[in-house]
Amino acid sequence: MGLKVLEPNTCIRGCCSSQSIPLHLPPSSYTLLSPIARGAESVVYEATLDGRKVAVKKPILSTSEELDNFHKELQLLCKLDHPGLAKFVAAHAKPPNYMFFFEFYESRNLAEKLHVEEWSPSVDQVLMIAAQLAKALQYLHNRGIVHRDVKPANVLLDRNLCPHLADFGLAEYRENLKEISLKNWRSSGKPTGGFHKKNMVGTLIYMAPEILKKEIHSEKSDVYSFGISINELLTGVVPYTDLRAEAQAHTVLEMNYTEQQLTAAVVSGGLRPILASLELGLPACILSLIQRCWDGNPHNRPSFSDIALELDLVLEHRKSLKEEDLCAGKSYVTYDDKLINSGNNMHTYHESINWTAQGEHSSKKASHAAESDVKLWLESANDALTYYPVLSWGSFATCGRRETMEDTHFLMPHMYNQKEIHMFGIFDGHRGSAAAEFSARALPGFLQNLGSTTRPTDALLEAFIRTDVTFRNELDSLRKSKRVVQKDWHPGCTAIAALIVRNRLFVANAGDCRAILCRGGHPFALSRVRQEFWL
Ligand SMILES: Nc1ncnc2c1ncn2[C@@H]1O[C@H](COP(=O)(O)OP(=O)(O)OP(=O)(O)O)[C@@H](O)[C@H]1O
Ligand SMILES: [Mn+2]
Repeated sequence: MGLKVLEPNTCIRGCCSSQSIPLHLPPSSYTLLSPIARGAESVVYEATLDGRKVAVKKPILSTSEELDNFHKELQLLCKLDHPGLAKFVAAHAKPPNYMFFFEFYESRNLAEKLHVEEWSPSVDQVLMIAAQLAKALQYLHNRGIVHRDVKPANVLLDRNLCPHLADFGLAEYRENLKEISLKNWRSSGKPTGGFHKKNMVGTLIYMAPEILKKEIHSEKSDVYSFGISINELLTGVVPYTDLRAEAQAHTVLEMNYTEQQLTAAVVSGGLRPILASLELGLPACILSLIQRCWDGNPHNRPSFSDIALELDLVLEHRKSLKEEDLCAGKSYVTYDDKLINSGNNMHTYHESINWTAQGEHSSKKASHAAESDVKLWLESANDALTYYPVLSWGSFATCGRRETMEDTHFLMPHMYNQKEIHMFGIFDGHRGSAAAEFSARALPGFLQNLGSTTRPTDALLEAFIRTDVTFRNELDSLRKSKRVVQKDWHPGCTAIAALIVRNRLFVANAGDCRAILCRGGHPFALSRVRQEFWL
């Protein structure tokens, strides 16, 4: 903005300096107008600087520690320059006035925008804000800086509603965090100083469990707060309330929970705000992203470079959809599938589960008989017929108009080394290929286990049921441990299996997979459809 830098451009102590940002200003260059916010530690004014509208943050400095903090914040601000951060334009770092000058952001902070103005951003606006903030935080983290106060009230919106992260009052270099956390939590066991003043009321709801447990902050604590904030942006609901009350009423003290109860529930009970709903037309991967961000274990949270990458992919995809003028609602699902399958460059979007191996493992685990006894079926087979089939087999699969193949099959001629026993199966996957992949291995495994005790018909029935039950159990435990994203919570499949024991053919099916026998050019249906038995 063409401000003159007066030499020497340092603070009074000489510890802060900058090439381009003036650190002391002639009194005639600025005028403080009305206060816009009074925080615990500072007053923010609307002001003019060389005729231009700015925001001035004037910290309340009553102790030498607070003065030290001013210099610390100033040193930090001099080093930062990113479009996603509130732009620091000047400072006055000499007594009696200590002030930070920032570009003025006219569309309020995000908390006021949401809860006072009751702004409902579109999905694209949320994605844009999330992506921009993630990049700003990625920038900070890359420089070893942890913000420690990420929340909607510290996100300022410009006239285009682009976000700018503000308030570096609590920011720290990663390497100092241990010492600072210890200092803060020492003595009474309560945080002291600015940290206490600033955090124990309004910000508690954005604090990661490790901070509430008085463990050490890390950059992953910012990821947690980011997840909570983005969910708030999507739902329009202040965390842990279902009210859209006035902005000032948003403290934990005014909620049903006391501070202690809330802390305990977040830390031990895994309590989180109510997740935004898919009905908003959101891409499902955003919900999974939020959940990963607020995971109780900091190690499971993604980094901001992962987050920025994922959000950019989502935005890019939505842009291309718009260009293609496709129905957006329909396409989200396709997008998520793509995201899951595009393993390259993408950091684990969700743990990739090898359902085929899982199916094999589950059926083996259930096996008690060391050796297959399916040959018992041959002993009980009726040999009165002298017909012996000559077998040939093959397979062809196509996924039709789908982007990914969800069907599987198996061919097991001479099953388990029995010359006269053969088995074939087809599984038509629904809502993903998980159930089909699992069943293609589990079903023949279970069938083999049943060979010694059960007739082929009963064994088939029982193997279908065991496959179904085992898959459901596996899926349940994965859901509980959040290892599958919500979108993948309901996979299923229909199935058909043909078992040939010497000269007899047994066919079993679940759902609408069909087997047709062709005799003399005529089709004979070997399966019936009972819809209620579909997986
Ligand atoms: N550059 C700016 N443009 C417009 N408004 C601003 C600007 N900077 C701050 N504000 C307003 O002042 C409020 C407080 O600013 P900031 O968070 O930097 O100060 P603080 O004293 O640390 O506040 P708190 O203690 O409440 O977190 C912001 O929420 C915003 O409403
Ligand atoms: Mn603030």
